[in-house]
Amino acid sequence: MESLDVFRFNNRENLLILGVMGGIASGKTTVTNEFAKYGAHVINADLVVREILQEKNTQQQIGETFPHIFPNANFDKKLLAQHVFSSRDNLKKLESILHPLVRLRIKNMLEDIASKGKEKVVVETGPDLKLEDKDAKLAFVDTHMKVHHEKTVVIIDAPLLWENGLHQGVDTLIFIDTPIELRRKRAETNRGWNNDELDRREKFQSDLLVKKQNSNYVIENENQQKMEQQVKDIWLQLPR
Ligand SMILES: CC(C)(COP(=O)(O)OP(=O)(O)OC[C@H]1O[C@@H](n2cnc3c(N)ncnc32)[C@H](O)[C@@H]1O)[C@@H](O)C(=O)NCCC(=O)NCCS
Ligand SMILES: Nc1ncnc2c1ncn2[C@@H]1O[C@H](COP(=O)(O)OP(=O)(O)OP(=O)(O)O)[C@@H](O)[C@H]1O
Repeated sequence: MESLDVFRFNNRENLLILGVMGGIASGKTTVTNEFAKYGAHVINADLVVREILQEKNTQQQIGETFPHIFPNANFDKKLLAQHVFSSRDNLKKLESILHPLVRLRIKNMLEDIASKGKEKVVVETGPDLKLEDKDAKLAFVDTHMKVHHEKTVVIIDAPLLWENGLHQGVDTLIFIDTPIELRRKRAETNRGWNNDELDRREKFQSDLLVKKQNSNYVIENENQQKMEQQVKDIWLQLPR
């Protein structure tokens, strides 16, 4: 399946699709979850990969592709990560197994959301609504119907959105800008990655500056409160 086929499905016009880009541990998932509080549907490619990797068929295929890594056919994600992030050839082999499956799942998820029709999402414009509480949100929305989107908003959080050409099929691109030192620190503290793991993996990703320059919006994510404000501003500006 070609990249753009992911976006060829019935009722595509029902959706406004946002794509998130940014370096490793820049906060793509954190920002995406912030959009979800306003009603966006989330598609997280890392989660899709995690699900696919749990399937016996996939593990078997990976085992057969890398017999030297899994001589006893015991699938081990950590071991796999070590081998693919130290050899471009190995990474390409793994991607050729996983990416077609990931594309198909993303397409199915989008199609499924689009099939439910246009979902009018109403956004509050007041300053202090606690959006975590769904009932409070709905009650607020009922009385403050100020801004709404005519389409269902979907946000795709895929670290390789650009590399896989998926950026061409989304409607709006958002880049998460976070200084490298902070990203390294967050990856070390919150994921237990050692200090060169982020750089080791990021070598296999495209230039961040190119991604940033090709985005419609840039969110700076050094500070939670400022990030939340930027998400809100963007949400209110999205095409309706
Ligand atoms: C190698 C694997 C098993 C490592 O698993 P692990 O749980 O340690 O990492 P996780 O999947 O949560 O990814 C964490 C981050 O690593 C980076 N990363 C993952 N895969 C890749 C890749 N192919 N190229 C560059 N960076 C990658 C991304 O920034 C990602 O957000 C896994 O990442 C994988 O199967 N990758 C290949 C599939 C893929 O390309 N996934 C990216 C999204 S489609
Ligand atoms: N504004 C913030 N303030 C404090 N911590 C944050 C903030 N944004 C993200 N983080 C933390 O930084 C880490 C990386 O964030 P997140 O997982 O959202 O990044 P990502 O870009 O999705 O990562 P990946 O590239 O691996 O997919 C997480 O542990 C998250 O909790």
